[in-house]
Amino acid sequence: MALQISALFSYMRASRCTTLSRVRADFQAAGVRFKHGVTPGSPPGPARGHINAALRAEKFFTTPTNAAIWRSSQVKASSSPRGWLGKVVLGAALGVSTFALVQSLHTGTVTAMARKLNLNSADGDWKETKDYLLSLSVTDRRQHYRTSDFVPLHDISVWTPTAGGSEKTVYPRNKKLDNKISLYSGDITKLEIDAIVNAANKTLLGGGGVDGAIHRAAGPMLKQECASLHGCETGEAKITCGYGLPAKYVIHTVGPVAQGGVGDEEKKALRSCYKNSLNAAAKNNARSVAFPCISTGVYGYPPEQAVHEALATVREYLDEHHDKLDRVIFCVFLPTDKELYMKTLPLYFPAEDTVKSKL
Ligand SMILES: NC(=O)c1ccc[n+]([C@H]2O[C@H](COP(=O)([O-])OP(=O)(O)OC[C@H]3O[C@@H](n4cnc5c(N)ncnc54)[C@H](O)[C@@H]3O)[C@@H](O)[C@H]2O)c1
Repeated sequence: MALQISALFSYMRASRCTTLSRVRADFQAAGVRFKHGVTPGSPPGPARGHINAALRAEKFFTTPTNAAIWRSSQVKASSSPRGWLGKVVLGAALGVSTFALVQSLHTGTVTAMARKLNLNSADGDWKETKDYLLSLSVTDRRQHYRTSDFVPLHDISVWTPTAGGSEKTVYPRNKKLDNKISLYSGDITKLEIDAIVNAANKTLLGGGGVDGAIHRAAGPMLKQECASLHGCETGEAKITCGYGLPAKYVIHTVGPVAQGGVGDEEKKALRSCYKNSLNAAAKNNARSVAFPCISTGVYGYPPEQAVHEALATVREYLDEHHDKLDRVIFCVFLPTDKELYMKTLPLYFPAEDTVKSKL
């Protein structure tokens, strides 16, 4: 606002207008209508008013007479030694004024969008909502969560293996992976992290179990975006916005159905779920990702077999891409799964080499 007035005063100097009312008359003759702030005596109005004023002011400077005045002021200014400095000052004023305009334009848009956003309703444009939500910082996004009891990443403890495990480890220790693994017991829809993985079905249109919980917590716009993805094959992964969830993204993957037993095909498909989900996270710069126990519910994959496919795939991915992820969280919902992961994690993410006895 102040900068726009400084630009106006430079116009007045250039055109030797002595009063603001003359400037206003000139601007109005060129079709510029100042709704707020610039006309004498009127109080500064909302950002929108300044935006209209500034956008119309831009039109003003394109009319021939005013452009001629503007050019002549530039010529006079640049001919004298002091003129060069005046030009720089004027350019800076206009430059910063443009910045102020863009800033107020952005603030106006964001404020308007925040006011109209309703994540409890299927009405509204999911694409516009997604772009808006993904543009926000974590703090700004909190006003749109559909839950109040969320778990920030810094409250999710890092899993540190205790040295001295008796069993032979499946992988050697890799200290680059220290502080990258968490075991969290609870509801994945509460995690305030970059991405949560959904154990979905091929329609991607929701269902029960963790899939149902995620859709309920995200709100109806999640289903609208999912519908635009036209399904997902077993082992594949597709990413959407988290909408009303504390998680920024949801990565939907479809696990293998293993009611009839687990063969190489089911093992391969389950590993693909974890690997493709991690790839989708890395591609979208989602640096903290949580997995439920994919396929071990309705799809019937035995948890004591699934845990090995899950941990092996995540270990191998992190060995190769440890720079792409800060945290991988295994989110267990059943006490039996918590015990299983506590027992199995040290095999894939071993502690410091156990100190051999000196005796
Ligand atoms: N479980 C059900 O009653 C039910 C019914 C219809 C569809 N589904 C879903 O089941 C199919 C996929 O089977 P699945 O075995 O991969 O998934 P799942 O049946 O959801 O089970 C996967 C794992 O997620 C766990 N889980 C459930 N809720 C949560 C939660 N809020 N936070 C963290 N973990 C949780 C669950 O204990 C299990 O270990 C899909 O059709 C999907 O829609 C589930």
